[in-house]
Amino acid sequence: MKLLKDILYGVGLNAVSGDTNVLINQVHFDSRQIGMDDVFVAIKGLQVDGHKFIAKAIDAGVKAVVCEVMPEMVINGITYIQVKDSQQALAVMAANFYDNPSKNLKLVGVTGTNGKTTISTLLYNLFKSAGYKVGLISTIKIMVDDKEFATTHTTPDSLTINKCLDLMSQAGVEFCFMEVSSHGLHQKRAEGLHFQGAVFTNLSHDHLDYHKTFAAYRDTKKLLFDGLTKTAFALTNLDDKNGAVMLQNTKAKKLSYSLKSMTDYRGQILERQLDGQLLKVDDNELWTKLIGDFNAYNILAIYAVAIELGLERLEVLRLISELQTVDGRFQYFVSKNKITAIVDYAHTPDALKNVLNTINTLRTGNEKVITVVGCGGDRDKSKRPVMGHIASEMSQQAIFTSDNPRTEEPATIIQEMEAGVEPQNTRKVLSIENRRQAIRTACKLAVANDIILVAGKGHETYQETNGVRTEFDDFKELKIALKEIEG
Ligand SMILES: CC(=O)N[C@H]1[C@@H](OP(=O)(O)OP(=O)(O)OC[C@H]2O[C@@H](n3ccc(=O)[nH]c3=O)[C@H](O)[C@@H]2O)O[C@H](CO)[C@@H](O)[C@@H]1O[C@H](C)C(=O)N[C@@H](C)C(=O)N[C@H](CCC(=O)O)C(=O)O
Ligand SMILES: Nc1ncnc2c1ncn2[C@@H]1O[C@H](COP(=O)(O)OP(=O)(O)OP(=O)(O)O)[C@@H](O)[C@H]1O
Ligand SMILES: N[C@H](CCC[C@H](N)C(=O)O)C(=O)O
Ligand SMILES: [Mg+2]
Repeated sequence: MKLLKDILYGVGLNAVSGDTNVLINQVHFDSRQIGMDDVFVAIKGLQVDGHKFIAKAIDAGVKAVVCEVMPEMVINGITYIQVKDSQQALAVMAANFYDNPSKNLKLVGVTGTNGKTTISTLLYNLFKSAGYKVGLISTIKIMVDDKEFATTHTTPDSLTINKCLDLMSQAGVEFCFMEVSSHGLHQKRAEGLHFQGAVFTNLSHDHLDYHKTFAAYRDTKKLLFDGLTKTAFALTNLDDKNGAVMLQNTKAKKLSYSLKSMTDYRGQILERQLDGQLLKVDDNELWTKLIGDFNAYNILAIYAVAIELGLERLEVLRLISELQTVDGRFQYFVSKNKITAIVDYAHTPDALKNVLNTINTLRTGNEKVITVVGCGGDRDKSKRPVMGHIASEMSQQAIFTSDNPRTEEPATIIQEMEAGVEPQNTRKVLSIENRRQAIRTACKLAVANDIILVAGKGHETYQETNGVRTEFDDFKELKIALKEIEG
């Protein structure tokens, strides 16, 4: 239990009706989870207005309500707090409620269109193997040192973030690596957190359904850097054309990494193979199992963060060379029939292009690249023709299929992907709605030395249709289908 006035510390209050000197059990923003003596924060959402549920929350026993619009009738004994921005208020209240846990550990946020999970997860693994207690908040999972928790978002709501940071703090965690998505920043899920550092990976086409313009998307990412204090570090990828923009208004120590120009952290690719690549980082050579130019960037970012957080250079290089790939990120195996099967979470045009580029640079002869790919439903529609174009242009065979249709018609999504295929590439495209059938067809079409890329779902273990998630795992499907062919 905590006093409401302490929970509200630092929240800009427009108006107060009632007593703030009351004990509160828990902070909530969802009337379906509310209990006795809680405070309910009403948020205007995209689907519904949380203010509609104030009466329901009061019926359920809340002591206080935080809202942007005061109800016409106030009830005696209930405290009403009017704020300008409920999402922001929620984030500050969440941090206060859990005693600002982000101050008890070194928190590093990673933002950008692609690479957040890879960098955060690898940093978690690296610091674990260096012997530290570490936390992770990522698309795949939340880790409180060795304890794993399931997650629903890349960047969870501010209450969940602070609750997890509190658990980490209690467990003696020293470092936490966290993905900070553009939705998370826009919805102020990470507001009020004390970041020791922030990393920008890259910016390319995604989520324009939500942010509307590319400039708005970029400026949202930049908020992470704008909010840093001068004791933090701000690390950016200078080879991305928006990299320098991120550092424009930050008070933090400005740092950059690049494969192309002289920067604080500079790398070079010396050798590329299917099972790894040789990099030059500073003046040292470094072998990594992670392949692709995009992973060379990820490795440089990891190296820079580890050094900025106080680890010793040579030790960092040694630990990086031992890092394994992240689930669903260029995860591959070679079948008995010598077919290489790759699963990758590429679900943006840029990621798909990068992965196919990497595969194409590794081709040694006439082997076919067969790409199985779909686009998510209820997500940015404008990326569909672009991804259709890339898959058909950069592979010898493309199979368009479903990837979490959600509430949309799978056939319509596929048609939108087909619209991006150039006339000369149409003969290379097959459309098979059922993802299992699509993967099986790819396996049947493959012969020795061919490469199958199944893109878009990576680590996901489900296919979501109309709110129902059915078990589905690209990697397992490939294993089964290729085994069947082996006979
Ligand atoms: C588009 C988006 O981000 N939506 C998020 C948003 O939902 P919303 O605005 O639709 O909320 P709403 O349903 O209108 O409800 C408004 C308010 O009323 C409350 N409510 C609602 C119903 C009720 O009975 N009682 C009640 O109190 C809700 O709890 C909420 O506070 O606020 C919700 C609560 O925090 C989020 O769960 C929800 O994430 C949805 C599920 C989602 O799919 N988000 C994705 C797009 C997302 O955030 N993705 C990024 C990663 C993107 C990337 O790859 O870069 C992420 O960080 O995960
Ligand atoms: N630094 C990078 N630059 C470009 N593409 C990358 C980079 N790192 C990974 N990728 C590609 O993007 C895909 C997604 O990578 P990852 O999961 O690390 O990104 P993310 O930013 O966490 O994505 P999400 O927005 O879904 O959380 C990978 O499977 C790979 O194809
Ligand atoms: N974080 C991304 C993941 C997309 C993964 C893809 N498999 C899909 O379902 O569209 C999103 O929620 O937009
Ligand atoms: Mg992620």
